[in-house]
Amino acid sequence: MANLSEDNGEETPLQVRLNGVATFIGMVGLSVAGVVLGVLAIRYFTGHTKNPDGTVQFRAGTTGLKQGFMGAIRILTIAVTIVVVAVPEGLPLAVTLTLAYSMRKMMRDKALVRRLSSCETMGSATTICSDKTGTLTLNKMTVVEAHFIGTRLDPCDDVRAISSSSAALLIEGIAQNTTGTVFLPEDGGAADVTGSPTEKAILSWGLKIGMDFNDVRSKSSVLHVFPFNSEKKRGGVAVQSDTGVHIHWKGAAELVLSSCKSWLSLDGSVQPMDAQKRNVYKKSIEDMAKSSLRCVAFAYCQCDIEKIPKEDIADWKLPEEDLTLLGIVGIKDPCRPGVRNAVQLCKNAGVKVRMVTGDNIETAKAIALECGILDANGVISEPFVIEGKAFREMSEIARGEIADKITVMGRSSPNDKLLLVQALKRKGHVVAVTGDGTNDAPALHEADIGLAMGMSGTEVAKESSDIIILDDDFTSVVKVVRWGRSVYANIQKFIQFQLTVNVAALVINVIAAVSSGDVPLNAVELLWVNLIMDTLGALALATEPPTDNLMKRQPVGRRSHL
Ligand SMILES: Nc1ncnc2c1ncn2[C@@H]1O[C@H](COP(=O)(O)OP(=O)(O)OP(=O)(O)O)[C@@H](O)[C@H]1O
Ligand SMILES: [Ca+2]
Repeated sequence: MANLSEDNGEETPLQVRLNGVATFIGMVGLSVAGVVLGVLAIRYFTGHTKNPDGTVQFRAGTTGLKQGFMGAIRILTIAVTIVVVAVPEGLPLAVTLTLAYSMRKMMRDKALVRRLSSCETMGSATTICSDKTGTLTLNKMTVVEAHFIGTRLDPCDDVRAISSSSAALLIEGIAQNTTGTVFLPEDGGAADVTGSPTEKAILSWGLKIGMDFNDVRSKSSVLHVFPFNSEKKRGGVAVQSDTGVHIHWKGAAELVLSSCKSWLSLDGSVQPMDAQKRNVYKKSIEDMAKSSLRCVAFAYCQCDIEKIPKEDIADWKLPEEDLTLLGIVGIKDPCRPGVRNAVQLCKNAGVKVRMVTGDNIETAKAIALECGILDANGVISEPFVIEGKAFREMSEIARGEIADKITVMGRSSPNDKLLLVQALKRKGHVVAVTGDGTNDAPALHEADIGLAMGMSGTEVAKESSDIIILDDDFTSVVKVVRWGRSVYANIQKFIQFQLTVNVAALVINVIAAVSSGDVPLNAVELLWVNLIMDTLGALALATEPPTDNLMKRQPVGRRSHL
């Protein structure tokens, strides 16, 4: 959290541009007013300004002080009016109107805008860093493969080959080491499984291999829990039963595998993990990941009762090395239909989509290929595809150099997402980030536009976001880009319109002032023109709906001018 840049009321790209425009117009208005003031004053005081009846207005020596003063005031009024006409007072009105209008319309496209100006910022986005689970995929997970002792269970819920003692250990791990629950209706209907999608998939699989959730949970008692977190990518629990104390771990397969020193064989005996066996497991993880499965491994170890702290059990650090591998499951999470098209739309619009996920790099690659983020014919190697760890360990300069190229980042920790966003911003990108988990909050906060998922998103993620995507779909993210661009285009049109009117009014006034010493439209008339043009113009131009053409242009980014 210390790395987060402070919220210092940073201005959006639009605000910066509008400030520029306003200053420019103000300067032009002021100088024109100055010129007119000068010309009129010189003409007046040198006796070149005449009344309609042909008499000279000001004659040095003859004209009274009061009359001269009134003449000067009249000239000043004209100059001030010119400034008023030049300044586009309607601009804030137009901006707010168009933002508010599109915000209402965006609700229909399943995007809830929390910060008004973010609509427009999204229009200038040059890159979208999306997480995978739930945004690009459906977040509907099922276990489709299971590997034990390097052999694949076929079908994945057929555990007849496994001895009952091994199966019992696995089932204990599934039932106790979970944040989900299983509710069995009394009338014997289908079991109701709750929890995060990953947990649900694993529990449902557990039921299929014969787990009796309540029975298993009543047989042992939980001593201590280490909840799953995205940093460590594993969760553990210590349970005590008649057979002693077991520490169960469940988490990212290759990480859990690397802390295993042995494996549980089919007959229930513990065998040391030699290099060959390790490679067999590694190979099966790789194969599953390559077919876009999320891999979760189960491991456990025995713990001596004496080693358990009597007091301060809350601070107990569960032993996490020297584990015995129980098995690995592969969980399928299909791509959302329509994501491929949405990604293509972004590509056409010059917005680069990047995937930053906590999942295995191979899984990430497979999904990225499936939804078109990676091109099958393109280069699929570092630095385009990178692991969070490799990125994290680089120097800040090196990170900045490769940030632009990174298309897929796998096994990223929450902080890696943040580092990537910061690096991209430094490169001048306008960065949009999508995320659902608490782990995404820092990146959501840091991004120019944070998009949180409405259904699967946690409160923390939503709190840190600017826009909430109500249906969690990447397609809606692209619609937000479309609306953002329309806001930008509408503001552009309004400024164009204003400038035409203002420049015309200014030019006429200057020419008239120089040639005749008077202006054709007096102060009140000018203000009327201003009032009607500004408000009605704003109303008309602010409510223009987006067109498809908007998505064929390149993004405007942070630096280009209005
Ligand atoms: N409940 C869980 N228990 C154990 N391991 C899990 C659990 N959920 C996820 N994992 C493991 O952690 C990895 C991903 O963790 P993480 O939470 O960082 O990513 P994510 O937020 O789910 O993915 P994404 O960033 O794409 O949305 C998975 O690959 C999986 O192996
Ligand atoms: Ca996530």
